[in-house]
Amino acid sequence: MTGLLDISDVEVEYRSRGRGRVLAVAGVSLDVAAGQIVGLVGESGCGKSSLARVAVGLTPPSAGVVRFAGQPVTPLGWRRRPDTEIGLQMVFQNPYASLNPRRTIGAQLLDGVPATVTGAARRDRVRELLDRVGMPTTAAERYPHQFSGGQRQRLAIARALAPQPRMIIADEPVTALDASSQAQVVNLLVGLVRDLDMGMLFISHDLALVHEIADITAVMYLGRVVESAPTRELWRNPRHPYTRALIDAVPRIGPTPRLPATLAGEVPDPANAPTGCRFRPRCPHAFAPCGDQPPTLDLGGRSAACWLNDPTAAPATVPAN
Ligand SMILES: Nc1ncnc2c1ncn2[C@@H]1O[C@H](COP(=O)(O)OP(=O)(O)OP(=O)(O)O)[C@@H](O)[C@H]1O
Repeated sequence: MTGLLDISDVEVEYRSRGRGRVLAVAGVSLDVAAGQIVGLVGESGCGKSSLARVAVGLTPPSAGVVRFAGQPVTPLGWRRRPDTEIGLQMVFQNPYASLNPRRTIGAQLLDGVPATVTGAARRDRVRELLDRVGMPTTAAERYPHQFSGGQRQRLAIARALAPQPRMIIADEPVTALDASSQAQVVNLLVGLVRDLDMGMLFISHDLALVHEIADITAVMYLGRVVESAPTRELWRNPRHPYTRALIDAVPRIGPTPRLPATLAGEVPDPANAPTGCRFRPRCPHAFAPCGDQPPTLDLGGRSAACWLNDPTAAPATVPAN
């Protein structure tokens, strides 16, 4: 697979009056290849949106580098290029983040069509885009407020596809939708990404949904990726207690139904992050080394930042994950 997005040691720091220095993303590395869907999951406040904004070039990282197709992604660099030349597009939770309420859908889709497409072919491209997202051609004459939430998200996806991107970053694209629209929009997005052989970074707090669609799952906790693995592996054999807690929080139906277990406590404020392992205060297995140093463990092909996976550190009394 060809590498597309390469996020390397990225930090995002905010300075806020009440909270001081907030390290929302504390050194994250993540790759997405063409034809690959990477799911990024974690509870609210883990830093997913901050990372997405840096990845797409909306804000600069405080440290680290993001490369897209080998080129550094910088907000300035992006600004110098027309939107239609940018191969990395974003789909937001709120479709109004990419759709202007005052302009017709057709005009907005036309804006995204590359300048190399000229004359009548531009209008044809708009019709094609609407067709791709399952909307009628007549939608071009209408305004965003004339559509339902699910339809608006389809139109936002059409706008993202207009420049023929090689990759989509979707940040909680279905969280604001009702259950039936959620399934339709996810199926649409995944179908398009697969058909067009794009890469996608799909950000969600919903591990069950990510399990359905992602090739690779990366789990984020308090500014760090704590586990990353091929999705089936991660689901079958989680190696970090936070991943396990997220999986246990998913209700199971079928032959062995199970009630969801709630993960106690909340994500701490990144302005006051715990020392050592950031999950320690909520972890049922925390032991001596967890307070000293952040674990960074590569398990060969997958990674899980937990001292329990280090045979030289883990106490014999603690069950391995
Ligand atoms: N502009 C900002 N100034 C100060 N702190 C911020 C700012 N934006 C985000 N944060 C803080 O950074 C942390 C991560 O926020 P972020 O929105 O990236 O997380 P998230 O995982 O996407 O959560 P959610 O799904 O709720 O958006 C939070 O503690 C948040 O309060």
